[in-house]
Amino acid sequence: MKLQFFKYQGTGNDFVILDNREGKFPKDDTKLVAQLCDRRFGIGADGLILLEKDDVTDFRMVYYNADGEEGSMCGNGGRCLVAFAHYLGIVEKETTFNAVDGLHYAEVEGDIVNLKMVDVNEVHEKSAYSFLDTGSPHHVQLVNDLGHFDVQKEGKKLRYGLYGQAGSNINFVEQQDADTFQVRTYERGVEGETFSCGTGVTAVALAMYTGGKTKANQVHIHTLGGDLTISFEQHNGGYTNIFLKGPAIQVYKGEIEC
Ligand SMILES: N[C@@H](CCC[C@H](N)C(=O)O)C(=O)O
Repeated sequence: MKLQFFKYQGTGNDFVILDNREGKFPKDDTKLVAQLCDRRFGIGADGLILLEKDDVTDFRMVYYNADGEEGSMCGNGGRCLVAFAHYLGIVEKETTFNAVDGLHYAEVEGDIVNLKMVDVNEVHEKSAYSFLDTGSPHHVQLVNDLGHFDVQKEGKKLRYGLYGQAGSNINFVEQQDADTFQVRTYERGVEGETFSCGTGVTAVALAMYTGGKTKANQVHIHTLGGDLTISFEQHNGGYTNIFLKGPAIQVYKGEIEC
């Protein structure tokens, strides 16, 4: 079988994207998805995304982690899929699409995609960390000297040790100034550090606001792969109108025999 694919990246979180509006992709083939995402034996990516037809909205997003299993929401992947839908001419400046966690509105301006995330009703605060779900589960923990921190070792330990087989994504954070944070993320399903995680940096912004580390409702995050901005409104302990904004870029397109 020959597959036409597109490669996108959003702040270095990279994805194989396929136009599956005809429904021909073998969606249950976990091995195939993992092989396409493999950096040595395939195209190489943190995840694979299908763009599919949807009855109600402009399109449907189906997201797989690099291990080949269907994942929960991917914020950077969602932004990249909006850029792809724009490239295909399915959407112009605004869109609403369906994803595993519900409907998402987004705006496109050049290479920048501003994606509305699901509302967040609770942030669980523990003494050493916070836990919240921004479409995907996220552990958020402040550390010193993030540049030299062993994200792979400590992330893996927490992902399995604290959250069991279901696991969580693990974000390590260092504050830079009143409204700016640096973040490095260990991603469940990739089982390693990625250059950026959209639902992760969203979780960090909300956790830092909840914990009083910032008073800003527009938070800037530096990741290994670039910068993202999160804006939100707080109402009675919950968060609404949460937007994740940053670049979403087509890297190349190609064809693969599989
Ligand atoms: N990279 C993603 C998060 C993807 C979901 C995750 N790995 C999971 O299934 O837990 C993002 O940008 O949000």
